[in-house]
This record gives sequence, C-alpha cells and structure tokens, in this order.
Amino acid sequence: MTEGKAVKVALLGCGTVGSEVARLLTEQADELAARAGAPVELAGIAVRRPGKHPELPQHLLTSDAAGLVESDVDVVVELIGGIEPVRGWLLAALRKGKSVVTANKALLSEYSAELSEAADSAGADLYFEAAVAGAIPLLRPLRESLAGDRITKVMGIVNGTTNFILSAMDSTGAGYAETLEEASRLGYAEADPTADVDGYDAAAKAAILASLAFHSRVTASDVHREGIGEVSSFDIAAAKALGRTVKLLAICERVTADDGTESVSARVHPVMIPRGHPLASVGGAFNAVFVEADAAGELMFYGQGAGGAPTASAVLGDLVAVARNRVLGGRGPRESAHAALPVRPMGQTPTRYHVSLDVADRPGVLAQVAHVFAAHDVSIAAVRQRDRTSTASLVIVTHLAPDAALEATVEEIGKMDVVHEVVSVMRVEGEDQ
Ligand SMILES: NC(=O)c1ccc[n+]([C@@H]2O[C@H](COP(=O)([O-])OP(=O)(O)OC[C@H]3O[C@@H](n4cnc5c(N)ncnc54)[C@H](O)[C@@H]3O)[C@@H](O)[C@H]2O)c1
Ligand SMILES: N[C@@H](CCO)C(=O)O
Ligand code: NA
Repeated sequence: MTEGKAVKVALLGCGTVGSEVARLLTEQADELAARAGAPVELAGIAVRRPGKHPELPQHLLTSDAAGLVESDVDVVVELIGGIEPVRGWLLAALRKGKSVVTANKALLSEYSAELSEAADSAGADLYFEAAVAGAIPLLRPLRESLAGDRITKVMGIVNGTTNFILSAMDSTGAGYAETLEEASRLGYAEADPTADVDGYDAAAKAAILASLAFHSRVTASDVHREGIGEVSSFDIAAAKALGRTVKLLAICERVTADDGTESVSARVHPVMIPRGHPLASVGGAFNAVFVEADAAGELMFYGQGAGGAPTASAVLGDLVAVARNRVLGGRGPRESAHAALPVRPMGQTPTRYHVSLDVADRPGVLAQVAHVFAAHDVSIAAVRQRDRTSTASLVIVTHLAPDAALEATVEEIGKMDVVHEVVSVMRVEGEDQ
C-alpha cells in the first residue's frame, strides 16, 4: 500500500551520515514507501557548497537550509550537527507542525525541553534514535518498550571514537594520536574530536539517556564528565595486571537516599572493569549499553555506535516512523518528564576506586595508608602488595563510598612521605561491592 500522498523530506547536511541517508533513501525508495504507507520523497538537500557534490541529484541541492525548511516539506532530517543555526531551523520546522528527525546529541542534550515543547504544541514528531549509540535501537526501547517498567540504571559504552582508542591502547599498545586520526578517517569522530576524547559527546548522550530512563529533564551540564585524556599507559598496565580493562562509560543511576528521596546520578568517566565483564569485550567503534529495570531485570543493547551507514540506519528507521505517523494521522511518544527527579552532585554519588601506589617498603606503611582510608570512612575491599628492591607496589580497591570521600582520601595519600607515587587512580565498576 503506497498510494498515500508523498511525504516530502528536507535533508539538512550531507556529510558522513547525511550522504548515507541520501543513498539509502534513493536506493530503497520502493521498500520505504511500502513500509511508510506513502512514498518518502527527498524534496531537497541543504549542503554548504552545492558545486562540491557531483554524486547527488543536482536539482535537489541548495545552500539555503533555512529556505528549504520553510518550503513545502513535511519532515526535516537534520544531519549538520552543533547548536546554532540548527536550533532555530528545527524550532521553526516544529512550530509549523513539520516532524523532525535528528542525530544531533549536542543540541538535544541542551535544548530537548524547548524542542519537545515546540513539537508538542504543534502536534509534530521529534525523533532522535541516531543521537545515542548509532545504529542500536536504544531510545525507542526506553521511550516505548520500557514505558511500563521502572528503570534503575543505564550504563554503557556510548562513544565509538574513545572506545576505538582505548581498545587499541589495550590490545596493540598503539599510540593515542595515530588511533584518533584513524577514528576520524573512518567517520567515527565528531567534526571537533575533542568532543569525543574529552567526554562531551558521551556526556550529551548520558543526559539524553537519563532524561528518557528516569522521566526527568537532565542536560549535558548536569552530567559529571571526565574524558580519556588522563588515561595513561600506567593505567592500562595496572588494569591488565589485575585482570581488568579500561573503558569510558556513561553511567546513569536512580539513587535512593536513606530518607527514601530519589535523585539521578549521571556521569561519564574512565572505569576499570573485569576482563570477563560483557562490556570489556566491546571493541572498536562498537557500543553496548546495559539497562536495569525492576520487572525486566538486566537488558543489554549492542551494535555499531558510529559511522555513516550504521547511523543512517537509525535515521531511516525514525524517518519511516514519522512518515507512517503522518500517513495514519497519529503521533509518536511525547516528552515524558513527569518524575522531575533532581540531579545528584558527583561528590555524593557512591563509587568505588582502584588506587595503585608506589610506597616505601618498610613495616607499618600499609597500616598508615589504611588509616587514611578509615579516617575518610572509606572501607577497603582488597589490597595487593608486591615488593621491589626499595619500594613496594600497593594496589587498593575500595567498597562503595561517596565520590568526594574517595577523592579526598587519594589527595591525602598523595601527600604522605611514605608514598613515592600515586601510579594510577580509577573508578571500578562491574564487580561485587
Ligand atoms: N558520524 C557518526 O558516526 C555519527 C553518529 C551519530 C550521530 N552523529 C551526528 O550526526 C550529525 C552529523 O554528523 P556527521 O558525522 O555526518 O558530520 P559531518 O561533518 O560529516 O557532516 C555534516 C555536514 O553538514 C554540512 N554543513 C555544515 N553547515 C551547513 C549548512 N549551514 N548548511 C548545509 N550543510 C551544512 C557540512 O558541510 C558537512 O558536510 C552530528 O550531529 C553528529 O553528532 C554522527
Ligand atoms: N563521535 C561519535 C559518533 C556517534 O555518536 C562517536 O564516536 O561515538
Ligand atoms: Na541508537
């Protein structure tokens, strides 16, 4: 059944992802029409320099994105990225009742509320499956399939570029700069790859995940963020020596205080996980996300988190959904922020630390170090000591404690005379507390 009136689509941006969307939209036109219930017609493509795209249908090209949005189109697919001028164009489209499909996590993690309100008041759809974990169907399961459950935790690898770099550092010992260059060449990295390596991209995704999972408004600035710039070969070696590996994780949790009040913790930072943990074997630009919910238990989502074609798959899935909604006269899910949970500061969030120290090898040192942990009310889970000629290597893994207490402990230990060097400090996830 494809006899419905054509759904006209404006494509904004034709780079890594946009070019794959244009290709698939053209190559699979008949099948997409059959699935949507009407032809999904590319009405225009906004590019920066129309003369530079001989591979695209020339009559569709324009450098006037704003004009294309204003024209007689039903859906705007935005694949340019960044905040302005895109935000203004998408607001204008939604206010006129045009549906929007975007992969722009930077924009959504700051302006989701504004965009959703514009969509809701005009009865338009706002879909963004590609914005988190590329091809992996993750946001639709959170918004729809799990709408009847109570999610307690979302944790995973959501940035392909940094996972590609950390995997290479762990397996081949490849250098940071050369691996980042390769990730850019393969189309994984953002236009400015510092968004990847400094954790901004993952933090934006964590904000989107936390908002959907906990029915609250969480923005990128609410997310505690640390990138992989500080991860050294010592950290990788320390992790290996303990049967662990280092991953950059986004962790969004529902935290319940002693008095029963609930809040949301959202953070992105490097983490040591056991090599046997399912996230440890997620290599290259692949992403994997665990979701824990009261009734469903533990769910794992895995697949390609970056790259042109995988991301285009998610964009096209959204496009078919919004086209179908227009054909049938319905709407997709609206923003759900009714729980309005506050965001818990990182310092009050319970975490566990791995601390690797070079200490003087003489009696009483371990007791002195342990005393500092105790003074900060941090309980030690495991200690390993290895003697060298005049120093000893001391590895300590803690139980859960407020992150601020752990940070203060490490700072104080670093100042002790008997501690020659704090070799590696990293949070630990994925093992018994
Ligand atoms: N590459 C990925 O793996 C991936 C995955 C998920 C989400 N995303 C997101 O998808 C979006 C696009 O990413 P990308 O990797 O394709 O980026 P890209 O840099 O390859 O493509 C963006 C394109 O937009 C064009 N552009 C910039 N300003 C424009 C304007 N005013 N008018 C018309 N075109 C303009 C650029 O010339 C470029 O070709 C971003 O929001 C990104 O975060 C990318
Ligand atoms: N730069 C992002 C693209 C996918 O969102 C990444 O490396 O994961
Ligand atoms: Na996705």
